[in-house]
Order: sequence, then C-alpha cells, then structure tokens
Amino acid sequence: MSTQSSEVGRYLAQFVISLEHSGVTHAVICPGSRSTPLSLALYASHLKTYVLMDERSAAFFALGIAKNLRRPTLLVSTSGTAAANFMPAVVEAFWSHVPLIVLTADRPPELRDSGAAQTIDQIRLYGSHVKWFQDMPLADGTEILDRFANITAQRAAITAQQNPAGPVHLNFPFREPLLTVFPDPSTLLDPGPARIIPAQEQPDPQGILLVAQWLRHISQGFIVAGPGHMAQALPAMLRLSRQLGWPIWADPLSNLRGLDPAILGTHDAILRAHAASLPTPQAVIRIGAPPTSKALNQFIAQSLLVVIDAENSYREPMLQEAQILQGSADQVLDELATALSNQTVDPAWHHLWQEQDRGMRAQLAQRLASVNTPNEPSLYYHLVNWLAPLEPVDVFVSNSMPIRDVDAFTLNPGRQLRFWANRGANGIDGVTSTALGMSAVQGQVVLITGDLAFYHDMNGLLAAKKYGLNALIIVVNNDGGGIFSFLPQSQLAEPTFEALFGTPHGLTFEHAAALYHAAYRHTQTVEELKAAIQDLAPLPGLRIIEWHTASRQDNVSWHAFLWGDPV
Ligand SMILES: Cc1ncc(C[n+]2csc(CCOP(=O)(O)OP(=O)(O)O)c2C)c(N)n1
Ligand SMILES: C=C(O[C@H]1C=C[C@H](C(=O)CCC(=O)O)[C@@H](C(=O)O)[C@@H]1O)C(=O)O
Ligand SMILES: [Mg+2]
Repeated sequence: MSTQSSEVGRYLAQFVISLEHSGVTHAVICPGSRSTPLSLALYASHLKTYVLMDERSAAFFALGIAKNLRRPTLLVSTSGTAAANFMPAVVEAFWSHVPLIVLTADRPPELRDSGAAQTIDQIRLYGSHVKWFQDMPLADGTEILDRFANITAQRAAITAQQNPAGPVHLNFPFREPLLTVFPDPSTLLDPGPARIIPAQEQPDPQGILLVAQWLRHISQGFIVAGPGHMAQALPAMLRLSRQLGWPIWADPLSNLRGLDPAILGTHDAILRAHAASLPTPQAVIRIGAPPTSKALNQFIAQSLLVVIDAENSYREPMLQEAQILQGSADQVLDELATALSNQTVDPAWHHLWQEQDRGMRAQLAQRLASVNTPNEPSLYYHLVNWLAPLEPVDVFVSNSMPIRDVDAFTLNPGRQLRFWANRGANGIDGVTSTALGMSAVQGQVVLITGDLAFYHDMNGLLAAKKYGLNALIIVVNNDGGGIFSFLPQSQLAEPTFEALFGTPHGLTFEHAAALYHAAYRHTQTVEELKAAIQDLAPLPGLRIIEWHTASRQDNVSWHAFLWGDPV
C-alpha cells in the first residue's frame, strides 16, 4: 500500500488554490492526525496560517480575524470532540454574521458508527448554525473531482461572504495513508472567473413609500444607530436627522460617537435615571442591530419602528409594530428623506433631547472627573484619554457589564477607539481569543474584559505568546458576575444569590499572566489604573492589567449615584 497519497494531494491543492482565488487569506489550524492532508495543504499554501492547540480558543481566534477582515477565514480540526469544540464560535459567527469556512477532517464512511476511534457523527455537526454544509467526497484522482474541488471552494467562500455573512462547514473524510504529496501547481485547473455573481440588492421603492406614509405626520421620533458598520450611512443619517428634527442616538458598537456634534450617546444613562419622566418617541428609525442598551430598547418598545437592515436579517426582538427595510442603509435613508420632504418638524423635541444629553454629560463629568476610589465607570469615562498613546486602536469589549459600561460612560471616542464585541450570542466565552484574532490582523488590540469572561478563555492567551501579538488586556475583576447585581435575581437572599449568580472565585490572575509571559500590573485605585495603562500601553506584546475594582454591590451604588439617584 502506498505510504503517501497523491490523489488527495491533487484534490486538496485544487481546493486551496481556489479558496485563495476567492479571496481567502488566513487559516487557523488545530493539530490532529486525520486532518493531516488539510494541514499540509494549507501550510504549503500562500495563506497566512496560525496553529493553535485548543479548538475552542482557536475558533474564536479565527472569528476575530474574520470579524476584522470582513472576509472568510479558514478553520481546520481533526475528527471527534476537536470538531465539536468549534461550536461556540460557530454559533457566534452565525448570529453576528461573520464569515468562517470550517473544515473538519473525518473518518471515511465505512468507519462511521462502527466503534472506530475518534469517530463521531460530523454530518451537519453545527446544525442550523451554519449557512451551508457539504460532506465532501473522498479523493479518487478523477478530473471531475478537480472540478468539484474548485467549484466547492468558490461556493464555500461566496456563501460565507454573501449577505448576511456567516459560517459554512465542509466535512472531509480521509482514508489512510494520511501523509500527502502535492502536485506542481501549474498542473492544477485554473479556478477561472468567479462562478457566482451575487444579486445587487436595491431598496424597494414601494417599501420606502409605505414607510414614508407611516411616518407622514410624526414629528417626535428617534434615529438609532445600532451595532454595525455605520460609517457609510452617517452622512445620510445626519441629513435625515436635520430634516426631521429627530435626535440620533448611537450605540457604542456603531462607532459613530464623537464623529459629529449631532451624534448623541448618553441615552442609556439618561433613560436609567429619568425614563419615567420623559416623553417616548412616536416612531424610531433604527439602522442595524438592536442597541446594547436595554433601557433604550424598553423605552422605545411602544413606538412605531422602522428597521433599516443592510444585513438582510430580521432583528426585532421587542415584537412591536415594525417595518423592516432591507438594503444598504445610506440608499434607504436618502430615499426615505426624499419621500419625507415637507415633513412637520417639532424644534422643541430635538431641543429637549439635546438638553438631556448636555445635562447628563455635565453630571457625569462633575461626578467622575476626579474620583479616585475604585469604581467601574471611571475606567470607561476616561478611556479615550488614557489610551491616547495607542490610538487609533481596536477595543474589544466583553459581554456583561463591560459593554454596558462602555455604552453608559464612554461618550466621545471619535475615530480614536473602534469598539467591537461578540453580540451575536452575547457569550462570555472566547472573548480573549476573538480580541487576539483582531490583533493578528490590526497589529494591536485593547481588550476590556470581566473576570469570569477572562477566566473562561485563559487558554486563548497562548496565541499572544506564540505569535508575539500586541494586546493590552484590562481585566475588571469584581470577583464574579457583576451583571447579576443589576438584575432582579439580586433580591434573592444569601447564600442563594452569591452561590448561583454572584459566583465569587477569589482568583487573581498574576500567575496566568506569568504563564504566558505577559507584563502584569495589579491595580485598585483609579490613579493606579491610570498609571498602569499609561505605563503598559506603549509597550509591545501581551500586557495584562488586573483592576481589582469595588465590590459588585458597591458598583451598583456607584452606577445609581452617577445616573442621578443620591447614594
Ligand atoms: C458562555 C456563557 N456562559 C454564561 C453566560 C451568562 N452570563 C452572562 S454575563 C455573566 C457573568 C459575567 O461575569 P464577568 O465576565 O466577570 O463580567 P461582569 O458582569 O462582572 O462585568 C454570565 C455568567 C454567558 N452569557 N455566556
Ligand atoms: C446573564 C445573562 O444575560 C442577561 C444579562 C443581562 C441582560 C439584562 O437584563 C441587562 C440589564 C440592563 O442592561 O439593565 C439580560 C437581558 O438582556 O435580558 C441578559 O439575558 C443570561 O444568562 O441571560
Ligand atoms: Mg466580573
């Protein structure tokens, strides 16, 4: 029996060269034997390859690359639970529209369900969380399979990229021998012109007119810029806001805050403090996904809602009266502005919200400008100034309180800070690895993470050590899940609340930092945190600042104090 397979080599060389032809540039490979043909084919290619040993972290690392590139990234595993460990990142990729091409090696059909080692059912392993699945045929050396490899590679790339973007899964069964020899690339098929030309999506004129009719007599409205890539739609948003006299509330993940004086961003703090005494809008035009702020989502839950969704999705969880306009936001907004010309404007409405924004900014400044006792909001309020040596920089924020505190307290990041988060499934897993994947593309990242989220993905730190990635990680350590102190569960008596929700662990992370050769600082006061950031920010490599902040209960009081309730 041959000890090396040339049939498989030709098949995979064709597959990989066609992926490269389709714009794929990066691959994350997890080690295994059954995946040897895929690993060798990718390692021999022109792709930028990363080899990471923990599949759960590796998959989020690939997610971070694809999220930043906005192009499909390859992810490779061997068979068995290795492939199953990709699931959390595949789920996040599906719900946050990130293009991934997942390649899992498998045993051949005759070994499936036979008790063979490391053999599980990998057919549609990720279920409904991928856009497309293909169980690949075994290589047989025929020319038709070369054509199939070329076509399937291109289909995988275009399907992953096509709006809404997302993960696709190709399962590759391999027989032994697994060692593979590859042909001279000149003997491979020319991948040829792109085989699939996606439809150009234009807004529906009738839909625009219907929505305009809906909004015809409404003068008290909001424009909400949700999480998403909003820069292209900003000019049209500003034009419509001026025309209608409606304020623009920008989610931190829209990355519009600070780009124009008309962009407001204090809605979360204002509504947590004063929602009951403020008039709700008659209608809301929302661009992108629902905003991070639960306070805003609840405040507008009774308003007529127009969603402009360039990602062709249905994202409207409040089940309110809504119209979803799919298509590119700038075009839809401009056509809506034309259809709403001569609309009645209520200057007092716009003035009311400008004043609320101004007042909250003054209140936060007055209460946060010089405080030194540990409190979570200070980090977020001063973030733009403290990270100045690194700017412009990508800032990845973990779910739970960090993303909500950025929303409430980071007011004017402008173009200096670009905020990212995994808001597809709001997991606290894979946060560190996703951020490090971003650093692999951009060359630097700042990660602000909770202690449980950091604990969840400490394995992910290996990527920074192994590849010398630049990452400044600020761990906001409140010894457990701070978010639950803001939820009704906090009314539960002890020991129930702390046991089930607070989940204290008593960990500090200096040894984790040492394990991965990171520069480390332990800080407690605001001044210590500021000094640590300013000292470590300019350094290269992995830097970890642990901020032992106030207790979770003290932070609840701090938040209430800032939002206007006297402590
Ligand atoms: C993988 C995963 N497990 C559990 C949860 C539920 N959850 C949401 S927030 C949270 C606590 C997060 O604690 P931490 O990271 O320390 O952030 P903090 O709330 O303290 O700021 C938990 C357990 C989740 N979202 N994802
Ligand atoms: C911990 C989980 O996620 C919940 C956490 C916070 C959300 C919430 O209610 C925040 C309150 C606020 O921002 O004022 C909650 C939600 O969105 O309803 C999330 O489910 C969890 O395990 O679900
Ligand atoms: Mg915490």
